[in-house]
Amino acid sequence: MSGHRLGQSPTARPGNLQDEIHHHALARYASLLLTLPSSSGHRGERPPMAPTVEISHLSFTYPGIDGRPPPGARPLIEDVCFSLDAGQRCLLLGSNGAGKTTILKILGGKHMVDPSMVRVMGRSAFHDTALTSSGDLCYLGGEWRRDVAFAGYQVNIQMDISAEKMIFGVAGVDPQRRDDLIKILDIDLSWRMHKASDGQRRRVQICMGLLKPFKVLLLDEITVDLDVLARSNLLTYLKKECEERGATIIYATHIFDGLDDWPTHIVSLCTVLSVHLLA
Ligand SMILES: Nc1ncnc2c1ncn2[C@@H]1O[C@H](COP(=O)(O)OP(=O)(O)OP(=O)(O)O)[C@@H](O)[C@H]1O
Repeated sequence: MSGHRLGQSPTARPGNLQDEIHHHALARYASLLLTLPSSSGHRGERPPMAPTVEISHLSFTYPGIDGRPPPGARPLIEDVCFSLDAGQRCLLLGSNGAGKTTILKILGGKHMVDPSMVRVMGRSAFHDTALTSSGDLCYLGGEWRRDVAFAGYQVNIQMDISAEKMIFGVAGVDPQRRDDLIKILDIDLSWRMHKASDGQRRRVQICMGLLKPFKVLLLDEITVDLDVLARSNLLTYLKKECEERGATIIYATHIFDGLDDWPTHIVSLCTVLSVHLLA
């Protein structure tokens, strides 16, 4: 990861309970992760020269009703810079409203910014939709209660349809990868989606999102409904994807259990403090 300056969240104030929790989490990782070997990444090899994710002096303000930033509005994200290479796994931390989802959505091509500020595999995800439609860039999160977004398609995940139909309905998938994911996520293919629990539905969503071997994965707090075992299996699987295939993952979360040896990098949006690991 290269140098980074992170914008101060408008919601981050001294004494704020969320920030205190966040600082505890950072302290925990700072002491723990700095002891990790510096070669962590793509099978211990040096990562390729070009970063897979590059954020360079990113500033962003949500537009008002006229489509322009309200006059005088302070940017939600201000002059953020960081980059990640193949094989790296980054935790994106910050209190509620700090801008984690916004950054992931910008990276995922859902909000337009100047292409020079955000590059994924050297391309602008907003302008180059082939990045997401090919499955190379995958965003998982957000509106899962309504839809599963997969390779450009939106599928309603609360219809009266079986998990099997949903998962096997995705064409061009490696059957071994599909079987592995079904096993890791402990999915019962006979589940009917309109009757499934939140956690069961979430497993199907994650499975569908991971069917194609992504190169960059953006996870927006998607493990929140999973039980401890499913979450642990998933995190192990994702770590392997980075180590064996050189995938890059950015994972925004408030849940730190089981993450002790997972990330190679941490980005904190809560305060100007940031932790730079294993670069
Ligand atoms: N479409 C939008 N238009 C205007 N403001 C928005 C929009 N989406 C989010 N915001 C605002 O941007 C700020 C950051 O939101 P964001 O969802 O990125 O935070 P977050 O760090 O992911 O929070 P959380 O931890 O609660 O998920 C919030 O104040 C939110 O109200």
